Amino acid sequence: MLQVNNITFGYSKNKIVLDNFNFTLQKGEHLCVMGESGCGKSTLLKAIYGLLDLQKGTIFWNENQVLGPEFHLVPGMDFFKYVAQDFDLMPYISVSENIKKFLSRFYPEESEARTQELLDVIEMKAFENTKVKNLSGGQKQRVAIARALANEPELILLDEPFGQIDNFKKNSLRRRLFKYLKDKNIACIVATHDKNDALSFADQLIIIRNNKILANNNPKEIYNNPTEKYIAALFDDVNEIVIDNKNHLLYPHQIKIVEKSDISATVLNSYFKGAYWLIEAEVENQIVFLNHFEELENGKEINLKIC
Ligand SMILES: Nc1ncnc2c1ncn2[C@@H]1O[C@H](COP(=O)(O)OP(=O)(O)OP(=O)(O)O)[C@@H](O)[C@H]1O
Repeated sequence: MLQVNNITFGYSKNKIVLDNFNFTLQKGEHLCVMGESGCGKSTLLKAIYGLLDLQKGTIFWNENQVLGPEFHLVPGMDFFKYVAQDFDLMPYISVSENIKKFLSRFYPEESEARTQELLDVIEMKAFENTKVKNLSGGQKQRVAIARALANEPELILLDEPFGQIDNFKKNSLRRRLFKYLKDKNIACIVATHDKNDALSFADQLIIIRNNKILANNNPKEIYNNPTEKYIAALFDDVNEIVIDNKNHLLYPHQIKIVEKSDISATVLNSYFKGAYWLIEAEVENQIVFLNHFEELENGKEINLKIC
């Protein structure tokens, strides 16, 4: 189990980035960390991996304390793997050689089988003999993930793991990778801007704002009951509106157009979203966004219902 006990860290004394963070993660569980750019997601991953000397607090993996560079010649903990945003691969050797570097040379058959297994997880079999310097950013990102898994870690830390990968590949890679980690009971912490990493694959979600943990719960609970606009806005467009003196925090799919209701609105714009249209409308001098199956004419009067 990972125990993060009241840790505080800043790159300088008067600018705290992680303010009194406190949480646990069980073996094999997946945690997503979300929050606006610069809120401290990468810094949290670095602290957990042992790349930073904390100002306060402790981090434990079972009975082992994670200690920072002050205590280690080579920073980083053996039982963790960390895939940073800059990958750190060896450019002049092939994809499979990059993975094999982390496997034992004394068992070449096992090493080859494991490399093939990981090439399959990252869907890079066709590139096994390609030099890393000739890969795209997204392909390098996938090799970095495979390399981190070569020597099975107990916990893998992934910083924006699919940030450079196109949507088509991203979805299938995400499914393969998270299933692989679950099958092998490898715990995982993902820093991400992508709600899909959290909603479909995480057991636990932490939201950071202003250097503090704002929410820590299962993703469904956080999505369904956002306590503030900052949280809801990480998942979708969000409406914060007052109707009949009552405050509402609503996702666009929670507002429907009906024949008759007490809430009348005027259409301002329709945005094509593929499977639906996002309608921008005005209600009592407030702007609302709602999902609808067809485009509407600007200026059209509509009636709304909150679901
Ligand atoms: N090496 C560093 N030295 C000084 N300040 C840093 C350093 N790395 C990050 N920071 C600062 O710490 C804060 C948190 O940065 P961090 O990279 O952890 O944010 P993040 O949430 O991962 O952002 P993003 O989503 O944009 O990747 C930012 O204000 C950043 O400028």
